[in-house]
Amino acid sequence: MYVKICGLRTPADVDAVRSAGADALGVVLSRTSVRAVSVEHARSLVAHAEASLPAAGSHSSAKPLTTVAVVHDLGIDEALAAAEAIGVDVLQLHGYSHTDICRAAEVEGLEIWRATSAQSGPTTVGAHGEDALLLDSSTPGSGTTWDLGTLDERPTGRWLLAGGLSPDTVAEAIVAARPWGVDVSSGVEAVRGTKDHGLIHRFVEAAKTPTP
Ligand SMILES: O=C(O)c1ccccc1NCC(=O)[C@H](O)[C@H](O)COP(=O)(O)O
Repeated sequence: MYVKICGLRTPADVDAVRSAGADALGVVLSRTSVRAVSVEHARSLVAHAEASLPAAGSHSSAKPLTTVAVVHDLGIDEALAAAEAIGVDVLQLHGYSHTDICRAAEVEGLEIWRATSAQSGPTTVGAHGEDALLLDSSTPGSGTTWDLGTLDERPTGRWLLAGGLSPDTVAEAIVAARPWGVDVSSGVEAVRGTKDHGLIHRFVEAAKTPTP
């Protein structure tokens, strides 16, 4: 199971995500988010993620973390410029138009993840040319759960389940939804906006433990 931990703000958060064995980290550029970081700060976190990899030839099993910039209230040009300046692998777009997503998808060397809710849709992977789909609650980053039963059809392919997941609920959610990956923010925070490293470890372990 592919696991993304979103809303990181410190180098120690990056270290916790890596040591827990997650696959991807997210930095939030939204102006209104409690987890918002500047482009410069996001760049330093991504640089830290890259620098903390073991040297080539070492016997460590640490793997590169996929880095994701999350945007929802920047214009598409600003979002693309930020992704390039930070040097992320993925741009995660919340609430962008079909036209904006198609445009972003044409940028070489940058993956696009389209975030949407069951109500907003479309819930098919690649419907707007994106590389992956993130199905979330209608209030991203709020820790709100949503009912899988509201989906007309469960997506197939590269799609991530998000919205109110926690170390205690993620295994059951995986069994119910059978996503390609999971994404969490609030559920690995003891204080809103501040990551709890113990909860990150518990979440990754629960998500990656094989389920029947
Ligand atoms: O995290 C935020 O504050 C945020 C703000 C605006 C747009 C997106 C945001 N987060 C996107 C994510 O990828 C979250 O991890 C995802 O929405 C799940 O959040 P949560 O329900 O808190 O686990």
